[in-house]
Amino acid sequence: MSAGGGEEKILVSVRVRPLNEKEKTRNDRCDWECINNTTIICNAHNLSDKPSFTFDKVFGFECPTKQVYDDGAREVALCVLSGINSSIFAYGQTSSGKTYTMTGITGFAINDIFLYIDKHKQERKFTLKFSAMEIYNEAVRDLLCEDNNNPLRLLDDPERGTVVEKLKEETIRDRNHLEELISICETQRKIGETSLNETSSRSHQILRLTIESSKREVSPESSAILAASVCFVDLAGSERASQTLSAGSRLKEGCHINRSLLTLGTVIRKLSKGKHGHIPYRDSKLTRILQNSLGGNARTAIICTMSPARSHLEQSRNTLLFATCAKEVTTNAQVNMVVSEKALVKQLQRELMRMENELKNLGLGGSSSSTSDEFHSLLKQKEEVIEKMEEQIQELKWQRDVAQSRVENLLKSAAEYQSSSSSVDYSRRKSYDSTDFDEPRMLNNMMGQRTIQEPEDACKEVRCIEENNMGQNMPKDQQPCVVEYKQNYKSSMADEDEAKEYADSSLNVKLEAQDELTIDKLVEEVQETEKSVEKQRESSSKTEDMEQNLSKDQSCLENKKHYKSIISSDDEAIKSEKEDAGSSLSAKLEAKDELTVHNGRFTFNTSNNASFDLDNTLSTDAQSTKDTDTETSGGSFHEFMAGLKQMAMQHHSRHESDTEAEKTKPERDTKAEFERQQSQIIELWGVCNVPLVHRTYFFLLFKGDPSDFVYMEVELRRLSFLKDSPEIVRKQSAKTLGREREWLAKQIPKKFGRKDREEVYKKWGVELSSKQRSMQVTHKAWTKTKDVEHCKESASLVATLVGFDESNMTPKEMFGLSFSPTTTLNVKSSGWSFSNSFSRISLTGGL
Ligand SMILES: Nc1ncnc2c1ncn2[C@@H]1O[C@H](COP(=O)(O)OP(=O)(O)OP(=O)(O)O)[C@@H](O)[C@H]1O
Repeated sequence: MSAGGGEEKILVSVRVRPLNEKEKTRNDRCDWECINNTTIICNAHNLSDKPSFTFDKVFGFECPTKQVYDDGAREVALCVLSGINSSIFAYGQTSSGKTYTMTGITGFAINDIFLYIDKHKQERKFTLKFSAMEIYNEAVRDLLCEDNNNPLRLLDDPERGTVVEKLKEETIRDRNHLEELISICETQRKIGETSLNETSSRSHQILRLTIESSKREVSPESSAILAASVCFVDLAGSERASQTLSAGSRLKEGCHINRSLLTLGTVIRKLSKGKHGHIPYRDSKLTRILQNSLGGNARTAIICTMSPARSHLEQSRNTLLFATCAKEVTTNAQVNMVVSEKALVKQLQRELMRMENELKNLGLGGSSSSTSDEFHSLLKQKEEVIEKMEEQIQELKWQRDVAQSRVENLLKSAAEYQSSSSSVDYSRRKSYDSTDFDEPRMLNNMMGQRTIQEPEDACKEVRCIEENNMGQNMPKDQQPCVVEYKQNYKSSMADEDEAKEYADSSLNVKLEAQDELTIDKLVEEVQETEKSVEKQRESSSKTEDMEQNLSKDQSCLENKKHYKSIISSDDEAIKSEKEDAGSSLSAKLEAKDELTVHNGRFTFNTSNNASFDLDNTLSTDAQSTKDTDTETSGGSFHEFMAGLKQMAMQHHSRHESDTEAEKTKPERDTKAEFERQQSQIIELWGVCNVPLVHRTYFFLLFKGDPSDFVYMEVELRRLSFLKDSPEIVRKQSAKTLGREREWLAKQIPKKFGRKDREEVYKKWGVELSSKQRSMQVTHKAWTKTKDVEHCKESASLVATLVGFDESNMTPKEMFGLSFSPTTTLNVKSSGWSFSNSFSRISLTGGL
C-alpha cells in the first residue's frame, strides 16, 4: 500500500496578526516583536528578560497570507499530489486569525492543486474527493450534509485507522465545484458570538481533500494509483472559558472545545518527547480523527496564530508553548499507493494460471477436487521414501567403514611382515628363489607396494641375495641361479600397470608369514570376506534400486536432487569399498592359491584369476552376468580347495601308514599315465599362458617318478581351474607372457656367443638375416604344445637362458610339497609342508 516517505518534524510557523480595532480602541499595547522570519520575542515591560521563541517560520503583522502559505504550508499541502497525506492546522486563541489564515491557505492550496492537475492531466488521471466535518461539543457533524444534526460515529479501520461513518464524500468535478462545497461548509459551521469574536468559530473544522492519480497508460506495471488526502484543520479557539466571558451554551462549548484542545496539547506534548508510552489519541474525537496527522502517516504543518496585544499575553504565550512542543513532534509520511481492482484481478489471474501449470506439471491436473489430497499423499510417501533412503545410506556408510578397517588391518599386517622378512634365513630365501617358477611375481609379492614406492629397498633385497650367493655360504646346488633373472625381470617391470598388478598381490606375504595358519582357517577367513563382499554387493544393489526409484519419481520435490547427489557420492564410496573389499579378498585368495599350489609358484595366474572373478562379481556394470560369475567361480574355487585338502589327507595317510608298503606297492603304469597327464598339462599351459620359466622348471623336474603324480594332479587341477578364466584374465596373462618372452630374448646374446647364437637361430628356424632374431626364437618356444620334442627344446632353451642347470637341479621337495613331518614346521621353507599331526596344513613363509 505504501512506500517511500520518511520521518520528519512537523513544520511549525507562528503568525502574529495586527492589532484589531477593538484592541486599538482600548489602547492595548503590542508586546510581541518578530525580530526575523524565525524568531519572535516578547517585549512586555513587566518581564525581566525578553523571552524569545524560534520556529520554522514567524510571520509578522504585515505578512500576507500568501506568504504564510508559501513558506509555511505550501510544500506540505502539495505533497498530497505525490501520494503523501498532509495536514495543515491553525491553532490559536479565538480571534487570533485562525479562520482568516486557514481560509487563505486552503484557497491557495486548492489553487495550486488545480494548477498542478491542469499541468499533468495529459499523463495522469486525477480524481478529487472532498469531505468536511466539524467537531462540535465532541460530536462529529458532516458539513456537506444539510441535515447534520445527527452526529457521526467514529469507526476503527485496521488499515485506514479512525474513519467517520457515513461521512459524505463528494467527487470534485472542477474547481468551482470544490469552492462551492467549501462555501457550504462555511455556512454549515457552528459559529457564535463571543466577547472576543463576533463570529467566533465554535467548532473544529476539518476539510479533507482526497486526490487519487494514476498514469493514463494502461499497463499492469503503471496501474498503481497514488492516493492521499490533505486536511485543512481550523481549530476552535484555545482560550480559557473564563477569558471569553462565556456563559450558558458558550460555556458548554468552551468545555468541549477545551477538552479536545487539552487532549491535543497532551498528545502533542507526549509526541514531542518521543512515541513512547501511551498517547491518548482516543481521549477526544479531535485527536482520534487527526491521529495520523499528529504522529503517523502524514506530513503536517501547524500555523499558530496569535494576537500581539498585551491583553492576550498569557494566551499568546500558551500558544507559543504549544508550538514549541509541536516542533518536536515527528511524523512518518509514506507514499500511498493502491493497486487498482482491475490490475489486482489481472495479477490474481496470472498467479492462478501459474499455480495451475505447476499442478499440471506434477501430473495431477487442476480439475479434480481430490487433487490437493492426492498431492499431499504423494508428498508424504516421498518423504517416507527419503527417510528410508537416509537410513540405508547410513547403514551403507557403516559397512564401508568396516570394510575399510579390515583392509587397513590386512595392509598393516603385510607391511609388518615385509619389514620382518629381511631377517629371513638366506638359505631358505635362496631355496625359494631357485625353485619358484613364478619368481618375478613372488618377488614382487614379497616387496609389496614398496617395490614401486621404494626401489632402494627392492635393490637391497636383491643385493642381499646376490651377496649371499657370492659369499659362498650356501651350497652350490642351492645358489640362486635366477637372481639375475629376478633383477632383470624386475627391471623390465617399468610398466607401471604391471608393477601395480604385482603390488596388488602383496598381501600374500601376510599369509605366508603366518607360520601356523591352517587351510581351514584361511578358507574360513576367505568365506567370511566373501560374505562381506556379497553383503556389499547386496547393499550396492539396494543403492541402485534406491536410485532407480528416485529416477522414476516424477514429483518436483526439491530434495530429490539433494538425495540423489548423496546417493551418487555414496555409490562412489561403495564402489571404492567394493574395490577395497575385492582387493582384500583377492589377496586372501592369492594366499589360498599359494596354499593350494605348492611352493607358491602358481600364485601368478591363480591370484589374477581369483581377483578378477571377484572384481567381476562386484561390478555393478556387469549386472547381467554378475550372479552367474559369482556362483561359477566361487563354486569352482571351493571345489578346487576341497579337492586339494582331500589329496593332502590322502597323501598324508599313505605316507603315515607305511612308507615301506608304499615302496613295495606295484608301480602304476606310470609312463603312459605320466605322458597322458604331461600332455594335458602342456596343452593347458598354452591355453592358460603359463610363464615359460614355470613350464620349464616343471617339465624338467617332473619326469614320471611315482612321487611326481601328486604334483601332476595338483598342476592339472590348478590349470583346469585357470582355463575357465574369463577372457580378460587370459589377455592379461598373455600380455605378461609376451613380456617374459621379451626378457628371455634379451638373455640370448648374454648366454650364447655369436656362433652358438647362430646355431640357436638355425635350430629354431629363424633367418639369420632377419631382424629381432632372438625375439623370434623366444616367441617360438613352448608354442607347439602337442610336440614333446619341441617342449624339450623349449625347456632346454629357457633353462639355459635363466641359468637353470638340470644337473644341479634343486630337489623337488625344496619347492614342492614336502611330506617330511617335522623338519620344516618352524622354518622358512620353499613351500607347503604338512605338520606331523596332519590335523592341519600349516603354511611356512615363502621366503
Ligand atoms: N492577519 C490578519 N490581518 C488582518 N486581519 C486579520 C488577520 N487575522 C485575523 N484578522 C481578522 O481578525 C478577525 C478574527 O479573525 P478570525 O475569525 O480568523 O479569528 P479566529 O481565530 O478564527 O477566531 P475564532 O476562534 O473565534 O473563530 C477577523 O475579522 C479577521 O479578519
